[in-house]
Amino acid sequence: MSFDIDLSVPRGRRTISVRIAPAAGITALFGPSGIGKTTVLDAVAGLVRPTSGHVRIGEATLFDAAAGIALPPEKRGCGYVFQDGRLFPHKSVRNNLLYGWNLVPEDRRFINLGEATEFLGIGALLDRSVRHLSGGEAQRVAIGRALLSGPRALLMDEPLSSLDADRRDGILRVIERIRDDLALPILYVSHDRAEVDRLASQVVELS
Ligand SMILES: Nc1ncnc2c1ncn2[C@@H]1O[C@H](COP(=O)(O)OP(=O)(O)OP(=O)(O)O)[C@@H](O)[C@H]1O
Repeated sequence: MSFDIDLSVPRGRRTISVRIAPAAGITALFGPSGIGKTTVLDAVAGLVRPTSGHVRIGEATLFDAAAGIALPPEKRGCGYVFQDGRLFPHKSVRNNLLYGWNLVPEDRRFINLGEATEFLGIGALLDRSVRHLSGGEAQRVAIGRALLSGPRALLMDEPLSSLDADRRDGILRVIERIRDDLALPILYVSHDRAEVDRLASQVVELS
């Protein structure tokens, strides 16, 4: 499964356009601040509406302007991982992880709570409040919450940018395992060339 994207989104006075051809593994969206990388992720997730084009993941059409298709965000199956985690602050780690799991139909789930916590090394954190997690722990929980929602694909918006060098490497290894062991397509936003070169099989440069 992979992304097949061709879209244009108006933003202020500009129009952000991108074409992403299907490719296995991780596709990186690369470019300077303000160029429109997050806007593209938001359009794939269904949070902003393109004026033209299409968004497909494998056989599934999430958006097709010509055919009048625009699935709502909750039907798109996109696990979104933000720069700053954006965990639910009033819920425990366990309840953050189970949020999407409880909402998604059973046949879409491919990993359970025990498998996800082992995969991410966060089993000891389950009963903690997310308010007291380190940046690296919070990002692992955010990735776990996304995986447990049974996504078709992950959208990752600079998931390493708020972490120090040691923590970055740990999360990079997690992302590599999602790519290699779970074979989930990932659209990965970064403005760090070394990160992109390490992770991505396709780099799409926005300009
Ligand atoms: N809600 C909005 N309405 C109008 N313009 C917006 C909105 N959100 C962002 N923009 C503008 O759209 C452009 C693209 O923003 P976007 O956040 O997608 O860029 P980015 O490449 O992800 O930047 P960064 O690397 O700094 O996160 C910017 O010029 C921004 O100011």
